[in-house]
Amino acid sequence: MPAWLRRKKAPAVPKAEQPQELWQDEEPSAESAEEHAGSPAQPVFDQEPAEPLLSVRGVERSFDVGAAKLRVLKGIDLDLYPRQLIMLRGRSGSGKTTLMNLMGGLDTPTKGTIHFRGRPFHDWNDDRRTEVRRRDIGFIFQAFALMPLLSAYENVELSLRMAGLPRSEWKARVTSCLELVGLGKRMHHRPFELSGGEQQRVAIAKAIAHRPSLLLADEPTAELDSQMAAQVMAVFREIVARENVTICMTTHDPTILEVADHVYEMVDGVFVANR
Ligand SMILES: Nc1ncnc2c1ncn2[C@@H]1O[C@H](COP(=O)(O)OP(=O)(O)OP(=O)(O)O)[C@@H](O)[C@H]1O
Repeated sequence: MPAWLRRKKAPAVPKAEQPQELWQDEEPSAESAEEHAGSPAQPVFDQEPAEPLLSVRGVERSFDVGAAKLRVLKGIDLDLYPRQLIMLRGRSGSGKTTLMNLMGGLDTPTKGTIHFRGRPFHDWNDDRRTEVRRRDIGFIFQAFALMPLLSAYENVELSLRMAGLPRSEWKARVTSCLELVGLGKRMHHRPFELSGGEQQRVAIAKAIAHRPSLLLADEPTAELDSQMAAQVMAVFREIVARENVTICMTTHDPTILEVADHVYEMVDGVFVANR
């Protein structure tokens, strides 16, 4: 684990400590950093506010499999606060994705409550949850989910279009997001012209473009080699520091756990430890 990648208070990855090769051909620009640091749209919390961003209480989720009931989550409690990087760790089948789907409002629990910024996701219908999701939650998946015929720029722009942001804001926001993930010079490349790590960074830019307060990432480094995974984790720390986002991600990779503010270990649908 390189020293520059270890967990720190914001800014978690100080520029001076980042090795030059972090971005193979470029670094996020100084202007971009200043723009992010000074923007009134990105308030900075000096202390953890009392109210969690997301609160999960006594959550259970079962699925009907033929005549049987499969109990996947068996009583989960979890609070996510603003500006945290949280990891869920556990073996395949332990229930991580099932929990992420519930946190992102893609599914509802069989039992228990989920409040996202005070809104009762467990009670709301899909339309209401979708509306909140569209505005305030971003998703990143293992496979990068980019449109293959669109450039990096157009892929990020598409997410702003879908989020309903005014057209006049698109160019500045797309550019600053791609610079933030170190792809300012590759904006007009299409996915097949980018490496796996670069494609994942486009997916990150796309997921944060509409300024969500929660970013959910399911195994975002699973398809990447260790150097690319480290780049993605550095981008995550940078985003938490600059964009006022909480990131919750699942992983199998023990080498990246030190980057997290908290790690929750899941075994068979319950948390067995956290640090
Ligand atoms: N819709 C569903 N219907 C039936 N079973 C399901 C459904 N969704 C998940 N499961 C089951 O729930 C269990 C947990 O799945 P989940 O995808 O949450 O695990 P995971 O920890 O994310 O695993 P992985 O690391 O492999 O992605 C698995 O046994 C899975 O087959």
